[in-house]
Amino acid sequence: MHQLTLANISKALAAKQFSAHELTTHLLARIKQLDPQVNSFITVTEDAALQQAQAADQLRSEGQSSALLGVPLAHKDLFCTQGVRTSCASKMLDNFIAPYNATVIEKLNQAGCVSLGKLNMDEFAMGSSGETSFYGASKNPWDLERVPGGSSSGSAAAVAARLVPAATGSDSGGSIRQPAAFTGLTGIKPTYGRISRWGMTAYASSFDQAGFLAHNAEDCALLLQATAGFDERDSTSAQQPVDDYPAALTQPLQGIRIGLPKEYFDDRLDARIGDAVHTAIEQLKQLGATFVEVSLPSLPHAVATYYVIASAEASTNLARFDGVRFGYRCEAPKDLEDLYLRSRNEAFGEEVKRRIMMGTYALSTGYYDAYYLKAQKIRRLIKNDFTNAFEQVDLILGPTTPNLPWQLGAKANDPVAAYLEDIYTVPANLAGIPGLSMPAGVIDGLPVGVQLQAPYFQEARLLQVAHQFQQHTDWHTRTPAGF
Ligand SMILES: NC(=O)C[C@H](N)C(=O)O
Repeated sequence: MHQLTLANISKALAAKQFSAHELTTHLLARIKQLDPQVNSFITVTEDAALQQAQAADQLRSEGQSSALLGVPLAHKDLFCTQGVRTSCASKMLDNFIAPYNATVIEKLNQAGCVSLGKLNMDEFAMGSSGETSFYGASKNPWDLERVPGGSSSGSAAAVAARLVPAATGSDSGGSIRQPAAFTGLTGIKPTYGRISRWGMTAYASSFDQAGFLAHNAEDCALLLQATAGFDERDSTSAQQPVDDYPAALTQPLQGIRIGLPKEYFDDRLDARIGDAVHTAIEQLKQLGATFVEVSLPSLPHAVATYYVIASAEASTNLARFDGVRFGYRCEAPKDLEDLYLRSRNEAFGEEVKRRIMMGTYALSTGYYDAYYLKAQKIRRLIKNDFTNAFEQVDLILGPTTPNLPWQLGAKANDPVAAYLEDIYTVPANLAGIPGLSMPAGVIDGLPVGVQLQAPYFQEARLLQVAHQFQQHTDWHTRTPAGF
């Protein structure tokens, strides 16, 4: 049962091959048995999951049959879940029980999904390895000594280890696509504003976007269908009509023009990953796609631009954690200032503090023009690069990451080295366009991801190309040994 995709689980539930309760019981047992190896869950909501499963079975027995009814999922621990701890993998929120559901959670609940619990992540989504979590690093099921990527580290590890068929994630600078690439999954980051951010803990508000990690494009399409759309509680959510994503999957690729940004294929890229990307290009050509070279000339500035703006936004967003209103409060404060200082100092991890300091510096008088304002101008140039490229092509393709998953601890003392790993993923967030990573190879036993990027609100295109690719390849069906 744990090897099935979400779409196949849906069919099996409809055909009464097993019940949602049986499936949930099976996955909860796997979590107990195997999660100690990968550390993907922060909280397992066993009783609530079994109740949701029973309720879904009851509805199916009464004739209801919507696609996600009784399908198990788990959620990145930054989505507010009513009555359940929502920690953001921080000591700051270790004791925080959310009083309401995020819109994403609400919509998935309404669709009948069963939630198995909350997943590990980098603290407040700041990281590319999962190692900044207060609850310890998640491990990559393909090699337990390597990182699964981040910040949706637990989402990636849990789905790759077949503990849950799919999971929610969030992506501000690559947090869905990079861990999907590192663990052999398909991960979609929709257009900024496609899915409501309401109830998703804010890190860098002009970048944050919810999305999914699953085994294939079809499963991502089902989840996106259930969650995309305008939400009056998120003023940045888009009014744009929602496409029929599952219907788009079956469209052939004839006539699709795909751009290869020349800046994505330089000596930063591990040549073996470059080879895997070129093999994928050949396969897509056989399916009818044509390829041309395009240019994203501002790419060399993307990482610096992203980290200045994201840290600036983080420094203001995280000001709300003051020891008074949310979460951790230090023991016996002397006065109000001591309460603020010690609560924040004792409860935030090193990377979170680093970003708060970088962001505060970039926003302060005298430095604002040199850093924040300049970064905003470069952000516009990066957006313009994509606009120009999309005048020539329908999609852009390249590697998701420059390197394979690294050894746990290898970049722990070198934050800039970790930031540079985000080179291919941050541009989509800077521009706000959608991106998807799909598995396209295995090197030395480690998965490789290929990234597709599309113009605003063209998630259907991304899913179509990935689905057609997956009809002719089997990288997405591989399972790491031991799981
Ligand atoms: N949150 C993300 O999308 C991950 C990115 N590496 C960051 O630390 O900001």
